[in-house]
Amino acid sequence: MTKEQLIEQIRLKKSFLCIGLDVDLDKIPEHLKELEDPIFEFNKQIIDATHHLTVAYKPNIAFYEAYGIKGWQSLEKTINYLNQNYPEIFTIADAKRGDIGNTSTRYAKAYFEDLSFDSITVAPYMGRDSVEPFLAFKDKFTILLALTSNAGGLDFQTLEYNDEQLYQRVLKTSLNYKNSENLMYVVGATRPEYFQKIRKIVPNHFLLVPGVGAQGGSLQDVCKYGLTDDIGLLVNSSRGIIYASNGTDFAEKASEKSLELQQEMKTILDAQ
Ligand SMILES: O=C(O)c1cc(=O)[nH]c(=O)n1[C@@H]1O[C@H](COP(=O)(O)O)[C@@H](O)[C@H]1O
Repeated sequence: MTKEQLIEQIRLKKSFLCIGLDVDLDKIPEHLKELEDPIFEFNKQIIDATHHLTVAYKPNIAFYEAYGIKGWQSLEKTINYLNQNYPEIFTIADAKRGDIGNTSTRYAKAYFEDLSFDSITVAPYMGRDSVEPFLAFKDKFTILLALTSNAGGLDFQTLEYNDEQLYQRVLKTSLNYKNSENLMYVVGATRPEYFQKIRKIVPNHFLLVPGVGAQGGSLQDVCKYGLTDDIGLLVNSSRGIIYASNGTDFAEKASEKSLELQQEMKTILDAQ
């Protein structure tokens, strides 16, 4: 998918919502557990009930890897279901990969070619040659961790060196990577006070913003400085949407939670 196609979807749906498919068998409704592939069934029903309100889905790979081969099959069925039925939706493999060059190339092939995701999250710690193999793929996006939402994000990411914090260095340095137009960045919704500084360095790149809902981040605060003329934001909520109910009405309740966020987004976009 191209950036222009993503922006078109956002304008059409008046939504920059990303729904996180972080599926935990201990949290899904009992009636699904008797089925052959409860994770896929759960995802399928969530997707069918919410696809008109969201522009992206983000399966977090850890939640699939945790169930071995079965989990991997559920992931494959989920991405195939999305690509076949809702090709306009932007898909994110939240895998937080990154390794020496030839290994990164294999990760990129796994997620961009074999599984056909539109994007993947990548850790920047190993530098240029660990990121550029992902950037080499046309119309695919590499979402680099910049300033994460978790408490430990501040252990390293805000360390200062030569009047610059590490996350700022990550943003600036990565802009010099080959095919840097294929970059997006992760910035936590729990860090609204940093968005103005971040936008000074990356005024146009998309930011993937997790941390609203269960982690307490505010959509209004994120949009104040994060929103650009081309929107530039994908705001993720996982648990806050997919576990709104663990009864037979789980998909309906997920849709209600998504609608609440979409309506808030619509108001923000209409006022732009
Ligand atoms: O890369 C991510 O998506 C990510 C980065 C970050 O800084 N914080 C963060 O929470 N995430 C992911 O975003 C999702 C947040 O889930 P909820 O807190 O349930 O909405 C999880 O899949 C996290 O792994």
